[in-house]
Amino acid sequence: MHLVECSNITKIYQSGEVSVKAIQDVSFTVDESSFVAFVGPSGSGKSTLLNMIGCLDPPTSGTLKVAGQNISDMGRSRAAAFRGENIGFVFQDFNLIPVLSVFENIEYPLIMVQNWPKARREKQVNELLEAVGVADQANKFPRQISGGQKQRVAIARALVTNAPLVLADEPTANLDRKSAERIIDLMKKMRDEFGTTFIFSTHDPRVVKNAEIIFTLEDGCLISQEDSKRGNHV
Ligand SMILES: Nc1ncnc2c1ncn2[C@@H]1O[C@H](COP(=O)(O)OP(=O)(O)OP(=O)(O)O)[C@@H](O)[C@H]1O
Repeated sequence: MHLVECSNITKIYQSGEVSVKAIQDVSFTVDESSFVAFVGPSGSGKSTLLNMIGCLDPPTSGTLKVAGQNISDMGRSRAAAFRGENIGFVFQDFNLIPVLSVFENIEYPLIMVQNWPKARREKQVNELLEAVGVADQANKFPRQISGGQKQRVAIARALVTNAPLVLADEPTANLDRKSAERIIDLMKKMRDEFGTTFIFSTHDPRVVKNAEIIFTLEDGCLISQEDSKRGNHV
């Protein structure tokens, strides 16, 4: 089943007299449990596209469906609720909350978004701490752990609500090569274990080769799609 269906999406940013066509007539689908990279030069539209799939910003035109729901014209509050249920986010600068422990950072979406009871929350957080390999760091604060460990915590936080889709914008940009490879391996392992679809953007060729489907953007247009299972097409 398609988890993401993007049909003829265009995004135009308007500031005063100036308009920027950041995404131009882009169409693609992503199946459930996929491991997908968007690549392309700086300014090609990767973040814009991820923000639209993540219901953070609506397209100017076109239709975008995630998990069967048309998210192209959702209002802000419905979009926020939909995000909380269906989408996890991982960012290049980790975005952990400095005053919360590792455990509390992972637990946060379950309190803020889903209001799970305490015992259920603790079980879920402990499982994820184990799954991403930071159980021994649970009581530390973000400033006390390494970049690679921070990104593991961020991945656990993105997965904690059992969202079917995780969007990762340049998740390895602030990591050294070894940590970057480990983070990609971890995301793939999580995909295998939980069936989560991962869509990430990257500049990093070492990371790109690990993706199963690679979409290339240039000047806001989708110029190629390489699928290691089904061959290449444009
Ligand atoms: N909020 C905004 N207002 C106006 N223009 C924007 C806005 N956000 C992005 N753009 C423009 O849209 C285009 C696509 O930007 P986007 O950030 O999506 O590219 P990117 O591929 O993610 O780049 P990078 O790899 O550098 O992060 C660029 O020309 C950018 O300047």
